[in-house]
Amino acid sequence: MRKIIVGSRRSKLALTQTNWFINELKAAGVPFEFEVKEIVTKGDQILDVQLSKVGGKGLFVKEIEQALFDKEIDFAVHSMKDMPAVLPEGLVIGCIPPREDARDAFISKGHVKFADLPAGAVVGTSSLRRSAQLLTVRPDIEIKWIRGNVDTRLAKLETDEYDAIILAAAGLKRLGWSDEVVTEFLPVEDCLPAVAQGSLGIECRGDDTELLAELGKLTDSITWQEAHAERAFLAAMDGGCQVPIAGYAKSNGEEITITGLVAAPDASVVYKETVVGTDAEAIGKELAEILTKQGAFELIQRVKAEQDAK
Ligand SMILES: NCc1[nH]cc(CCC(=O)O)c1CC(=O)O
Repeated sequence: MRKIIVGSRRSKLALTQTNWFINELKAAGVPFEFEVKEIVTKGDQILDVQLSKVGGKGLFVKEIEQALFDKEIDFAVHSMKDMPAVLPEGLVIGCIPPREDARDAFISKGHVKFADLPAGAVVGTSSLRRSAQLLTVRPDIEIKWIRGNVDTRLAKLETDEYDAIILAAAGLKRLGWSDEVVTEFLPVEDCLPAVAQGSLGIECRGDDTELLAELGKLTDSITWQEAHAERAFLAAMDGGCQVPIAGYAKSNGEEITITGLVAAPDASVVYKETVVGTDAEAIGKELAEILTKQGAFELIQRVKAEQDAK
């Protein structure tokens, strides 16, 4: 029986997701054995700097992709929102399992709702996308950068530094945190999720047909459509994590509705549009074209240039 080596980042979330997926494969009766190999990525080593300042696409995936090319590993389970919009030649997404909750979770001291936060309340996030959208609704709050994995951030909320934090619901749920830690799940209308948030992407070599045949069986077609629409949008906008950009698609199996958002970091400008269609790639691109015409692409280039100059 072929032994499949599965590459994973070392974080608790990465290992949990990796083991979850391996168990799904086992439950589906695939004819392989599995071994997990931990890989340390650049993103894991940079803990004290704001990610948007580090820049560079795929901070969490580069070393893993090299290990795939070198055949040290056979596949890797990524949070799809951490994956660059375009994969290197030779690697493919061999499976997209069913999506977890795509929303952002708001967690505050004493479970004070977001709308009820007092002026000047400090909200911890390291995401420009989240901060720009929160500031749109509540320009009177203060955003303070926070880094570290889910457990670290929840621990930081206990200190005096923060009144609330925002985390992806998917990460919390996969790690087994009960909904009780969450004060409220922010509706996608108020805080549009990151492209592919809540989705996993299984990356492998494009020529590993034996593995691809098995992985493909676990793909969820609805999630596949949503992820492809969102990623087509991101690719066309030339986004990345230096700029507030969000994209969220919902498919009913036939029709896909996608909403995209591009904003200035201080939320002084916000572009947001919705497109409906049946072809995932096409509507992602169409959405990008509409926002580009309004000035969103220019805004992205300007914000990136400003970030790079810092
Ligand atoms: N940015 C890091 C990251 N990458 C994926 C998740 C959570 C799981 C997911 O969105 O699929 C997180 C944590 C977070 O944003 O709170």
